[in-house]
Amino acid sequence: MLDEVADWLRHRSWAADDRSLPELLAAKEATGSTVSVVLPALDEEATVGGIVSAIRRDLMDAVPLVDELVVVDSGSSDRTGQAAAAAGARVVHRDSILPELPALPGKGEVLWRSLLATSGDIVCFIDADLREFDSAFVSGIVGPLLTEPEVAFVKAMYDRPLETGDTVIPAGGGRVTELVARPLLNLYWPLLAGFVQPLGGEYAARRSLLERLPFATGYGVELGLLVDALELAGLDALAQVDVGVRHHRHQDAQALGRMAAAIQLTALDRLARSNRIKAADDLARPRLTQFTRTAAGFTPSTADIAATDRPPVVTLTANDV
Ligand SMILES: O=c1ccn([C@@H]2O[C@H](COP(=O)(O)OP(=O)(O)O[C@H]3O[C@H](CO)[C@@H](O)[C@H](O)[C@H]3O)[C@@H](O)[C@H]2O)c(=O)[nH]1
Ligand SMILES: O=C(O)[C@H](O)COP(=O)(O)O
Repeated sequence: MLDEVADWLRHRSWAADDRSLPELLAAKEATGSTVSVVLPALDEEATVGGIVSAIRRDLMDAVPLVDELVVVDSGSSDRTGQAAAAAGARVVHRDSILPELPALPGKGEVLWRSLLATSGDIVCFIDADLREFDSAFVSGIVGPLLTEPEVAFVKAMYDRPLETGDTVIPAGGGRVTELVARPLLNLYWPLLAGFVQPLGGEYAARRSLLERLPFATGYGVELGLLVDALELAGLDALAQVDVGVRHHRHQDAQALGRMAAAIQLTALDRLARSNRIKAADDLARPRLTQFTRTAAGFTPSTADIAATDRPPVVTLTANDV
């Protein structure tokens, strides 16, 4: 791990309960900030209502932390819109935002459009497929944006069990994160190696930053936003907050393959644009930092990654053997 990353982990990683709700409300009032929460949703009738109800109950009705709660329907064919509205969200269909520009499929498209349908100074994205949802996901990641003026982009971090039927593998979730996104980030954007959940769909940012970033239309959106925010705002403007455990609907391996391909395309696009694709030999000491939950929080461990080639055997000379 780079020294800058170790330093960043000390100064820009927090837990949700590091800031109390009264502290957040006082900071919100002092700064005059407004907060929008956006849930992108494609066929999430089973879960969207529970998430909306929890946010409305805990952060809108009980205290005025959230000013606006919007579900952006990504073209659902189930009753997502009705469930979200019944639970108290404003529901906006993606096609009704900027109607003159036909919508592209994908999650990033609805996040991008959501900026045109909301007005908060702080925008907080929450996936609509979460189960056992706790509103501390929202207050936790909005917190640093209210209390730390230098912070502009905050990701949630959490344990990710892999749950299928009655089988639970405690740290088995986040398969695309561990197999694709984390290696790519470590190799090409080592300053981002401290993010425990770089692909997580729960993050909050200042509108002033989000409106200056491109949004990949599909599942590349999280990786793209992270690397572009690093470039535009610098590492010290990025942060992460531990919000506990995240339970969600898991996709099958083929769907995750398509997601992984989209994420790799977004990464390659950023690398090609900045002329930064490198041969393995030209990478400065390739390393991979991974995280394990311990009593002290998420503990990093770093391994060297070897990618040295031996030459084809036919090229060996008598002197070599
Ligand atoms: O075309 C789409 C696809 C998804 N979604 C919504 O986006 C959220 C996350 O989608 P999901 O399919 O559950 O993603 P995951 O398999 O959980 O993928 C993880 O990794 C993705 C790539 O970084 C992120 O976009 C996700 O937020 C993150 O949870 C859910 O509310 C979906 O309903 C849309 O609104 N439109
Ligand atoms: O974020 C990820 O890595 C993908 O969404 C896959 O998550 P899962 O392995 O928890 O389903």
